[in-house]
Amino acid sequence: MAVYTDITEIDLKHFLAQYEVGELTSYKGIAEGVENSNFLLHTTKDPLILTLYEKRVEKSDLPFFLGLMQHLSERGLSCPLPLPRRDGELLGELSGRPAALISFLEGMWLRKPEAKHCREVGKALAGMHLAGEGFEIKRPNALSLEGWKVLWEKSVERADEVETGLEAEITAELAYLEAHWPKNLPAGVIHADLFQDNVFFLGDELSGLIDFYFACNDLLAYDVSICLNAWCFEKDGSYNVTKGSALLEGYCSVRPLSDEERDAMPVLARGSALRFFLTRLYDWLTTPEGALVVKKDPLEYLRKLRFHRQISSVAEYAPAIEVAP
Ligand SMILES: Nc1ncnc2c1ncn2[C@@H]1O[C@H](COP(=O)(O)OP(=O)(O)O)[C@@H](O)[C@H]1O
Ligand SMILES: N[C@@H](CCOP(=O)(O)O)C(=O)O
Repeated sequence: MAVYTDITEIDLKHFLAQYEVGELTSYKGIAEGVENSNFLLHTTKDPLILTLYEKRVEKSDLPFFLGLMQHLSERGLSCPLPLPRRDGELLGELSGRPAALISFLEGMWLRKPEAKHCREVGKALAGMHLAGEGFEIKRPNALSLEGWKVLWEKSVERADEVETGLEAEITAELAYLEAHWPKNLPAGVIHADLFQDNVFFLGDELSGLIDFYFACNDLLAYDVSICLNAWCFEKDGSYNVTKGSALLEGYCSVRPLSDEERDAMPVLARGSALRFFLTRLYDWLTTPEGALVVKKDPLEYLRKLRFHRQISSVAEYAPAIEVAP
């Protein structure tokens, strides 16, 4: 359960008094997520999400995240909206943490997505990339090559505790990615964490995207590679080519990938697998026993990374997708 900071009813009522949200009737911590503390609030008006921003979220980045949700929503993307206080501010403070109230998005995340859902995710991701155009605030990706090196430096000494030989393997991988990372692909605002728990469905219909707290400016195709990693592998670690094809076709039906973006997909997928391996490894090694959060398995992403190393063309992710001759 991701509740790092607890709140008292008195403090919460005091906080809510700054908003036009009705009277609090109940609240509870949300037993999902790993980054921030989230609470579901019921009031005499609409249900709400209260988020207290924690460890990886820099306060100076919050105008980007909250402004982005407004920008995307204004452009027709279904996503939660931050609620303004009576004084117009989107951000307040509760229990010593920066805190915001966010509108409640209806829907559920899918525990067992099928290819048809992957297609919808591809379309929604492309829709988000187009809707992100024109967003004025910039936020470089703190979890790209330089950020990976920093995370690795913090974990490297204990890496072989997790698996023998990991130190040499990941050090070599970072060097490879640094030498081969694409530089001139189309860039824009990316979600950067569009995992299953961040996409809501009502039945088979995608109802919206949540959790924009890793969003940043980076290569659009890198975001696609994150979704390939997050949506197109089975629990046994095998890649599902039907899901991969559906995801890429869905994406391309809204925003076609250029030949250069398609060619870069294997290296981008290696990078995104490494990114999630590194944050999970760091959390695995540093989260105290007994913390109210379910730690995620870094080795899942090590296996994905090894899979992508064997891939030489986007056609291996999606055979039917056209590749430049
Ligand atoms: N706007 C929202 N509407 C409905 N549920 C939400 C909303 N935001 C968060 N949640 C719920 O809280 C959980 C954790 O939110 P998330 O933003 O993924 O947390 P974290 O940033 O800590 O990973 C989600 O899986 C979902 O159940
Ligand atoms: N998706 C990341 C962890 C971030 O979790 P989220 O709850 O913010 O989506 C991972 O799986 O490692």
